[in-house]
Amino acid sequence: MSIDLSHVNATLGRNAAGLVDWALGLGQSAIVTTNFRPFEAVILHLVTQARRDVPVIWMDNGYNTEATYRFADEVTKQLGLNLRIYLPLRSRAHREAVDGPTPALDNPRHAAFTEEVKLEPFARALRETAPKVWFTALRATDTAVRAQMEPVSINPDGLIKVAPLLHWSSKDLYEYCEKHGLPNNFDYVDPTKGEDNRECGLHLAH
Ligand SMILES: Nc1ncnc2c1ncn2[C@@H]1O[C@H](COP(=O)(O)OS(=O)(=O)O)[C@@H](OP(=O)(O)O)[C@H]1O
Repeated sequence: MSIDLSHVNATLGRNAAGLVDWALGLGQSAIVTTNFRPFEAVILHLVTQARRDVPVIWMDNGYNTEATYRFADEVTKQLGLNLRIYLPLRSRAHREAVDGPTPALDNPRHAAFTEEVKLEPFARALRETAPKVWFTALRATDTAVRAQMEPVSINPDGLIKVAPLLHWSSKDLYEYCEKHGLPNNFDYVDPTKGEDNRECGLHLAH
């Protein structure tokens, strides 16, 4: 399959619904990942409005806030998501009993922790779902790396990464939620990130 990336990005890069339709129209297996951070209902709504049964991949690291778990259940029910939950191979209780509490960023255990709760479950999800198209809600304002991204890119393995919301502002996302009656969640923490605006590997590795 040959894709003219510059043409797609130039013509559809700022048309989120058009980009989703284009990507699904490729007729390839697709997934959408979510961590149920703020405004995630937008990407989930956009993709599932276009195709209801797209697998939604969530690596539940076991450290989410109660609000995030409730939000995940609420959005899943409201949108009828085909949710696939990937858990780390050890429970949080097991890990904490043996290794101690969540390691800070400067702790030598931090890399192994991130691998265990996020990267290995995602690698497993990729093996099991074997997608050709990967939708995310990455935004240019997230990090310096993402500010340089294009909405559609192809990684070295041929996986087509589609970020329809790359150029959306928080106001755009808020208005979309209001328009479509979507819930939101601002009580979100990621135990692999000590601070905002940090990459922790998932998108750099894939
Ligand atoms: N736990 C979990 N489960 C499923 N999917 C996840 C997870 N963590 C990250 N992601 C996906 O990666 C997108 C960016 O999140 P992060 O900034 O945390 O990732 S990373 O820094 O690249 O590792 C993130 O962005 P959104 O698409 O906005 O949800 C997801 O697509």
